Amino acid sequence: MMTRVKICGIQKLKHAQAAVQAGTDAIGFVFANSKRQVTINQARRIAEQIPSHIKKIGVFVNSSREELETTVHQVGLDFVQLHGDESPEFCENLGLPYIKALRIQHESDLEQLKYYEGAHYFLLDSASGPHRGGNGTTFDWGLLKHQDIDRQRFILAGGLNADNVQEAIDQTQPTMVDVSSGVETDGDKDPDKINRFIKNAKERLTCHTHNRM
Ligand SMILES: O=C(O)c1ccccc1N[C@@H]1O[C@H](COP(=O)(O)O)[C@@H](O)[C@H]1O
Repeated sequence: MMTRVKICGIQKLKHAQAAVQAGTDAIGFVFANSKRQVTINQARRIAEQIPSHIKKIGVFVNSSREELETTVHQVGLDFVQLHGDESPEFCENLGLPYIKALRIQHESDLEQLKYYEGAHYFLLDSASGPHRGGNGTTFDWGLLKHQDIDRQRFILAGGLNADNVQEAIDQTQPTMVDVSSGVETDGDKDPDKINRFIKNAKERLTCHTHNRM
């Protein structure tokens, strides 16, 4: 089936609409401290104008359970994407569908996966860069080559763009690819880059027979 796409760091309705028009499967709002941060009201105003089959995902770093619950309910999020030091117990006790982001630098970093068995998806991102995500840096995809990874739950992120996304999919076989920096120009989302990214990603098939999202 076709690889799914998430366009993350959406701050303007016109960019969400451009992503939907280009065929995105999901959009992401960053609630964590970031140059892409949105308020609950901003995100809700965008989310309510986007078709319900497009998944709305909120990105957080070490937020409290109360903050996560409030944001999910007020914006109408389908998933929370957790980029901080949230423990497996914290994630499980949330009672919310969650995506756990893990930062990958060495093969041993993949051992964390076994602690997040309850995750709807796990997102593998680069560990380099000053922030907990959205750094525009890749990690060594070769680290995943001989790993027994549940590809139906695997989202690839970190430094993806229209020029490297096909190679990234071919090497790692994710169910979804997630991009933020790689579809921006001068710090703002760029509809042409969004289009190219989605077109290129969707030209690549993955071997999965079904998808959980
Ligand atoms: O995008 C951000 O600003 C951000 C801030 C804090 C945590 C995660 C963030 N974004 C996520 O980071 C990865 C990689 O992004 P990039 O394509 O390398 O810029 C992606 O999952 C974003 O959703």
